[in-house]
Amino acid sequence: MSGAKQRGSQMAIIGAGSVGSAIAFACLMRSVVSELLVNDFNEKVCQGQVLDLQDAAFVSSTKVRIGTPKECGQADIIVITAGARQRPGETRDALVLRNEEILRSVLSGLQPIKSTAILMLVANPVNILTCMAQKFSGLPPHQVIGTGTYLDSNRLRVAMRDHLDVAESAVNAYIVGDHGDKQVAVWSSATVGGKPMLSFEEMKNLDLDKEAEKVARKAYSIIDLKGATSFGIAAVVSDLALSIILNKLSVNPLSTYCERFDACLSFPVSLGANGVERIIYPDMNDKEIAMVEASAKFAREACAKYIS
Ligand SMILES: NC(=O)C1=CN([C@@H]2O[C@H](COP(=O)(O)OP(=O)(O)OC[C@H]3O[C@@H](n4cnc5c(N)ncnc54)[C@H](O)[C@@H]3O)[C@@H](O)[C@H]2O)C=CC1
Ligand SMILES: CC(=O)C(=O)O
Repeated sequence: MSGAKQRGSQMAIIGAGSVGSAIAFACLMRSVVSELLVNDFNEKVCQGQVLDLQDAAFVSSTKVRIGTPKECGQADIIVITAGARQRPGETRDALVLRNEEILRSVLSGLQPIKSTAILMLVANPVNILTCMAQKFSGLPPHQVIGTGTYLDSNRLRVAMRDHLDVAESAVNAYIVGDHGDKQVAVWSSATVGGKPMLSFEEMKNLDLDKEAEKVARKAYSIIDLKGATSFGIAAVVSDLALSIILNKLSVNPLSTYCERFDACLSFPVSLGANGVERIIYPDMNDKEIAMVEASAKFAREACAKYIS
């Protein structure tokens, strides 16, 4: 046996605002890793969040402490929430200028990043920032993901749960493409209990575009009401972290480079200890494909602009 001190799994969260602290709390409650490192360039806020989280750690087997950027770069999972958030009415895309600068500075502080780490982008616009992190982190692209439309897909499932009187886990439906205003609900191949969703009687008179619009607008409604969204994304990240740590290969729509559309977009992927194992494109009709193509064009152009 080598003399090196063994350590368990570590997860680092960069950015300890509303989202970072909610993610830390969710991961703590689910004992996702053995140690959680939290970093924020606002040292006072970071210290406050960590002290508060430590008060909750007695129900968890995870320890939590402040991590320096260099320590965070050596974690097994590195989650980036550092960034500006939307003001009421502001789009996610409008954050790109502010957040690409923050991302560059975060990535440079983390170097050298552990070669087997999984880097998970949460800050918005998440597809564009994932594309940038794939270029600048030094990690192979399959180890750099964004939370993409996992949250939006859950929002759609919750809406359909209430409409069809089934558990949301029975609703096999995806939002794909953009985590933002250009997101696409793939109704054409959605199923519930193995039956095409659109063949349910309750779906016959439903205005699908309106339902999709409600899902796409949900973040705006929450931001109008309380200033930020945090619990949904926290549940999403804790779930993804478990899929990585336990090598579960769970399938969820995440931001990744999609060769079919030549852009970083959100599509169902299987995620395990090595990152993305495979991308699964759900069957889509012509309208859905055209909408994804529009998101791809935007993502391609935005990435090219900020990466050059
Ligand atoms: N992908 C998704 O589904 C979701 C994404 N978001 C995004 O997450 C981001 C964070 O949102 P909130 O937590 O509400 O914002 P927040 O303003 O509460 O927290 C952001 C934190 O990042 C920190 N920060 C900024 N630059 C930093 C740096 N260079 N190094 C370390 N820390 C730094 C700030 O000090 C602040 O504490 C936003 O871009 C927001 O749009 C929010 C919810 C869901
Ligand atoms: C803010 C954001 O991206 C969301 O809640 O979907």
